[in-house]
Amino acid sequence: MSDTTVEAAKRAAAQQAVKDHFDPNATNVGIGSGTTIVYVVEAIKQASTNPAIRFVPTGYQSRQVIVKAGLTPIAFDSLAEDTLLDVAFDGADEVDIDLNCIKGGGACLFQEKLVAQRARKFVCVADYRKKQDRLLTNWPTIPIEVAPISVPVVLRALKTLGSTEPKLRNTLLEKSGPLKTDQDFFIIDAPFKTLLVKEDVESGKGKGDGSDGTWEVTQLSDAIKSLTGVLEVGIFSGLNGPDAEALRATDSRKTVTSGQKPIAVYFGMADGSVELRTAQ
Ligand SMILES: O=C(CO)[C@H](O)[C@H](O)COP(=O)(O)O
Repeated sequence: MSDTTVEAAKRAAAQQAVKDHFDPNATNVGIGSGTTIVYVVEAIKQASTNPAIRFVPTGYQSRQVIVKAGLTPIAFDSLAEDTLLDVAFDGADEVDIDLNCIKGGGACLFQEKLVAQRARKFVCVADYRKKQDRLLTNWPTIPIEVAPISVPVVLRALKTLGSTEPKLRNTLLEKSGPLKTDQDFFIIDAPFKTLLVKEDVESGKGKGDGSDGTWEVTQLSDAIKSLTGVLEVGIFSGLNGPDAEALRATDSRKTVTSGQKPIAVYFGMADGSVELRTAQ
């Protein structure tokens, strides 16, 4: 497919997502990172009627997109403690049938997770290449943000978890060394076998806890997150937003933890249509 097909797909998905989920009177909106989000900002700019609207970026690139569009950025940590974002939009590197996502292709996963969890609703926008049944089908690796000093121990631990060749991500100009995130941390890209969804574990396709070489999405995310030196994992899984709030309210055993899954993902397709996946 040509570049123009992919760009047209991103724009179509962004326009539909904004039409469905952006309230023109919104006050605080989260803006993710990457190339697709540019089309979301373009559509929001056309739709917004609130001159006081503020946009919370997920990193340097995201902030530049907001500023270039003539909109007003506000730092995540200047939001009042009890203020939620009306909505947050972001791209994704891959999305599975349960709406679990891989993110971090642009190395912004930590702030993207903060913003996704702070939103009343988190909506993803992507082109058809990202739409898969299982994670690690087309996208090859899990991005992981780590403290620079911890790189050797995290690489070793990832191999123990079953990642064959985890690698430190370099800048495009290899001789400039490792890529630094907005937190001045490094990114490790870790390949694993294609991940299972919960239903696969229930139907016996694999244990999903790594013991038989298979990993279920959230179990792998938790295992990586528990490694010393890891700031954040580029797996967005688990209930988020009002669904999670409603469940937590009735969950006396407190087993419903806070996740980061989007409530909806809009895929721009190669034929110009837009496909929607929503939380079941
Ligand atoms: O997670 C991200 C950055 O960390 C991006 O949202 C993801 O890489 C998708 O980017 P694009 O819209 O350019 O395909």
